[in-house]
This record gives sequence, structure tokens and C-alpha cells, in this order.
Amino acid sequence: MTGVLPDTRLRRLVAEGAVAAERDVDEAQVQPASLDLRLGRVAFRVRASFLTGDATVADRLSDFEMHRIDLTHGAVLEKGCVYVVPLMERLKLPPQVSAVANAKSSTGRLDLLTRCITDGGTEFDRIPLGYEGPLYAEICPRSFSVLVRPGMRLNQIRFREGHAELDDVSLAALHGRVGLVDGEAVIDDGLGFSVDLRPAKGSLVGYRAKPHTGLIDLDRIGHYEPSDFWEEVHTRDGRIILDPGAFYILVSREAVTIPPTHAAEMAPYVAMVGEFRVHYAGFFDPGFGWAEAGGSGSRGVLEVRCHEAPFVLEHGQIVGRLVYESMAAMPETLYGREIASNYQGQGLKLSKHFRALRN
Ligand SMILES: Nc1ccn([C@H]2C[C@H](O)[C@@H](COP(=O)(O)OP(=O)(O)OP(=O)(O)O)O2)c(=O)n1
Repeated sequence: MTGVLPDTRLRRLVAEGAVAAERDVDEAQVQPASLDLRLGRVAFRVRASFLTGDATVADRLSDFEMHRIDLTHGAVLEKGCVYVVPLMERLKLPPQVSAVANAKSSTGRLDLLTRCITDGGTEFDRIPLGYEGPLYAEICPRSFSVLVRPGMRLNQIRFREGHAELDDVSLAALHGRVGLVDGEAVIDDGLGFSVDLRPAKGSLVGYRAKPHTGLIDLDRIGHYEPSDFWEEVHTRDGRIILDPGAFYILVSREAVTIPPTHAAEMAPYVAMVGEFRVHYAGFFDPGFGWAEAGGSGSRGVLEVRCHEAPFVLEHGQIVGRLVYESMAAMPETLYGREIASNYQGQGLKLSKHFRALRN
């Protein structure tokens, strides 16, 4: 059966030792179509980000390590620095299974660039068929310094067998059956995603990270005051100008649906990659936005960073696309009501570490 492996198969991968860990895998790590990965006990501060090519991460660390930080009692990862953290999980994948990792949504919303690296890896986050070896997270806090501890879950991994991606014809057919977006679907190499700069009420369209803020302890949920870390972005004319280097949280104009038979990943919109980057966290779970799982009206959160020159972003401009994949089987549990999900039914929403916003 080809497709993305659901929760039931993830438990089996763990039971069979294809995913092993120095501390038993916790049931809370198992998501509908992905497994959360946990930070180990040490972080290496490195000079620069790297891929391993034909070497191992351990070999590369001996070249690039500046110092080592014990995370046991909590430690700060500083804004602007690059760290490599061995993860608790390691893989011994069956030959027909490959994997892809991604930052969790809460990690992306904090502008913590987090990518997975492997021994012999030539790409971030892509793990080849049958990979056997350790996993590492490369973490670069871009806007805020963060306090981390062993066991924290900053990124996640999806496993798949065979080719599961929907081409545009199959995507259009799926949209015809279940309605993947409200309004007109723009289908061109995935489902186009546009930005909402004309809110139904008021003029608040997003948030921009403040410089020189305090520290965020990633275990503190609903704790921080948004205004200590974020400036509100308002507009009444359906456009904003992005400042190069600044980080914004915006929201999609479309409410999106991921039916239980599918999973999706947010990908950049090719025409715009030179101007801005729109996703740091890209996995969308089966059941996200699905009415039966309490998800009607769920929008996608856009994490936007503009590159070289100030750029005018207009309401309805396409900024990203959702690439849909078939599940190998339906998950037992969907994103939303049945598990403690933070972003089902969301509109414009900061990460779960902040107090609720008036929306
Ligand atoms: N750029 C993104 C990426 C994801 N999501 C949505 C779709 C996902 O199904 C949901 C949850 O994503 P994660 O599992 O990555 O997030 P967390 O684990 O941080 O949240 P939760 O605690 O709710 O599982 O957030 C989003 O709105 N915008």
C-alpha cells in the first residue's frame, strides 16, 4: 500500500525497531500522520549550518563544534546562533520506507529554523529509503532566544512508502469530492494558498517579531504576553510592505481542509522564492480543517520572512501551495478534537506559548 504512514503504522515501526530511542517513545509523540522527535541531552554550538555529504554528522561536528551545552537542567539557545542537537530517536528503516522531517507548527511560529540532518545526507529534512542511523536537529533561533530541555519536541517526521503525491488532476478531483478550500481553488502544482490582508473585522492582519525581546521557555503554554514579543500589523487598504529581514505571522485567506484520507505539506510558491520565504513549518495533518473533527474554517498560518528588498504584499496574492499526499491507510485519530490540538479551527494565531489574542 503506497502513501504516508498513519498512526497505527507508526506504532508498528516503533514496535519493530525501525524507530528506536534511548528513552521509550511516548504515545503523545504519535500524531495522525507523523511522529514527533525529541531533543537529546546535549547541544553543539557550531560555526555554521552544514550538510554531511559522504561523512557522518559526528565527523562534521569535530570540524565545526565551538562548544557543547548540557541541556539536562535547561539551557538557552541564543538568537542568531546555530546549534546541532542529537535527537533521542534513531532509524533503521525498511528498504521501501523513506521519511521527511519538518519543524512543528509551534516551532515555525517562533521563527526557530529547525531542520533535520542525517549521516551522509545531501538535503535537509529528506531521509532516503532504508536509512539506518542517528537523527540530529539543526536549530537556529532567528527572532527569539529560547530555553530548551531534553525531550522537547521541536520537529516531526513523516514516513512514506512509494509515491504518494497527488498530481493536479487527482487534486482537482479530490477538491470536487470534498471541497479542499472555500471559494475558488487555484490548482497549479498543488493547491495555491493566498494571504488575507482584508480581515472581516477590524484592521489587524498579522504580527511582526520585535527585536531585543526576552527569552521564551518552550514548556510555558499560554504564558507570554503577545505585546512583549510582537508588534501588531494593521492595514485598511489590503496591502502591507514587508521589511527585509523582519519576521511576520500572517494568515491564509482560504480556509483549508485536509480529509482523513490525505496529508499535506506547505511548499513555497516558486515565482516568489526570490522575494520571501513563507514556510518554516509545513505539515498539515489529516483532519485539519475537517468539519467532522471540529475544524471548519481553519486557516493556514503563514510564517513570512522577506529577503533582499522591501516587498509589497497584496490581499489575495498567492504565497505558497499545499502539496497533498495520500495516506497509506486512514489514521485512527484525526487532528482536532480527539487529540489535544492547538490549531484546529484557527484564524490568525501566534504559537501556543502566547496568551490568546483578540481576533
Ligand atoms: N504553517 C502551518 C503549518 C501547520 N499548520 C497547522 C496544520 C497542522 O495540522 C497543525 C498542527 O501542526 P503541528 O503538528 O506541526 O503543530 P504543533 O504540534 O505545534 O501543534 P499541536 O500541538 O496542535 O499538534 O497546524 C498551520 O496552520 N500553518
